[in-house]
Amino acid sequence: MAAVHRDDAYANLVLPKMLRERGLRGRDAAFATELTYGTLRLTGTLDAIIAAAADRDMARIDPPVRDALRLGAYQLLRTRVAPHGAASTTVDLVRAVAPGAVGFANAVLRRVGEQDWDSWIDRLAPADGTDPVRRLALEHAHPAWIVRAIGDALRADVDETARALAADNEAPPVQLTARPGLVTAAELAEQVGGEVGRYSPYAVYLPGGAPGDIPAIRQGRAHVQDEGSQLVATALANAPVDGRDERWLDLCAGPGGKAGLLGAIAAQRGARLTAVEVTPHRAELVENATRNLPVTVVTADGRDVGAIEELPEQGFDRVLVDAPCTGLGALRRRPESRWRRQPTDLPPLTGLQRELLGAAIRAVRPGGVVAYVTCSPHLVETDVGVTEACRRSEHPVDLLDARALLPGDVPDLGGGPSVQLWPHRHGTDAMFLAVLRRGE
Ligand SMILES: C[S@@+](CC[C@H](N)C(=O)[O-])C[C@H]1O[C@@H](n2cnc3c(N)ncnc32)[C@H](O)[C@@H]1O
Repeated sequence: MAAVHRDDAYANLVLPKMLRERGLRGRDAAFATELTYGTLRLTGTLDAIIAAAADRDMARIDPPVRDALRLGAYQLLRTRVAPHGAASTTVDLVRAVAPGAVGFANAVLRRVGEQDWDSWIDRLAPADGTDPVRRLALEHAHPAWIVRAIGDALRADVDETARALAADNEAPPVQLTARPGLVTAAELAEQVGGEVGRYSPYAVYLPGGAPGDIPAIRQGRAHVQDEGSQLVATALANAPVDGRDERWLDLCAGPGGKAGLLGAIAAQRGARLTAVEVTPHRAELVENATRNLPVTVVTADGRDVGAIEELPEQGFDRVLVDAPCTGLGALRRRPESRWRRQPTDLPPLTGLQRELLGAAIRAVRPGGVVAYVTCSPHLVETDVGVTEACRRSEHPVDLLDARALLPGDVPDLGGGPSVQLWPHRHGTDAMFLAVLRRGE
């Protein structure tokens, strides 16, 4: 917790390492993970409750005590841990980090535990119907600007927005991609004791355990990947192109999940993928993820189409732009990120997204296709961005109906032509997909 709040670390990176170092496994590791991720996800609302119980602004509570109180409040209000156990472990923690604050922590926890979660929400949130955004923000522990963004993408349907926010607070399932040509989903499911996915022909749902221990993953026949990512990459491979179909491009490839799947499909079709990534260490990850596949990794800025030899204008038949984005579609995977992201992150990202999409349109030949993907449902990163980039493009482009390009029978895709997937509707991350065809 301290690493996340003090050092800006990512919980999903530091926690597994800490668990290994301390030898925590099985149920103990699962409990520590649930406690850490749960507390980080709900931080905003836990803070509001603690501040009310302490009758003191959170900023006036020492950071180590604040973290301990958050863990204690989470256990009291959101787990089945016995209240006296939750309170005494929290107080022990406070005693270790700030002995002078033990009495204060004891009193705050007593007050927190006097009401359950729902009663705290009722006490602190605006009355039903008066300010739905603020109420949803508190009830489902999201910053108000993110509640608004998700609500806008769901056409202001308050009930569905509530379901979407609630889904961000669920632990995400682990999903695998069985690499086409190397192992089938049915074979992989049997090997790992998992289930074949609902929509993607390559998806396997893992029941539990450490994916790193799976032989098929160690041997490069499968990789961990959300089913939504599989669907959008497959849609690009499914889109009809006129004529030649040999040169594929992934313009933002790191760490290489979609490049791995596209590379395996390209191998079956006699095509070759160029995978571009601007950050050298992420380009190395792409190299590792695409070993033995017909993939050339290029460390370069994707906007340099036409300026470097590896990225000729009109050089490609299929192009993927999986643009850097706010990641608001994967909040369930990164517990702290909703509190770290700011609305001011949007302008630089949306500028880059439009430039990369413009570069992709220059890179594709007439009659070829571009898939624009973000892991965010924020409208300025999705439909608005696509409309603007098309308007600015010097080359004619048509939007294809992306719904028809998805494999499987994916329900609830709205009116098209773009696709917005959702955790609460599809069990996937909230990936966005638009598919464009370049005219002459
Ligand atoms: C959303 S991630 C791509 C995820 C990847 N397609 C996958 O499935 O594993 C976006 C990537 O674009 C890279 N990136 C950012 N700016 C870029 C640029 N100007 N040119 C190329 N890559 C860029 C980031 O470093 C990041 O690795």
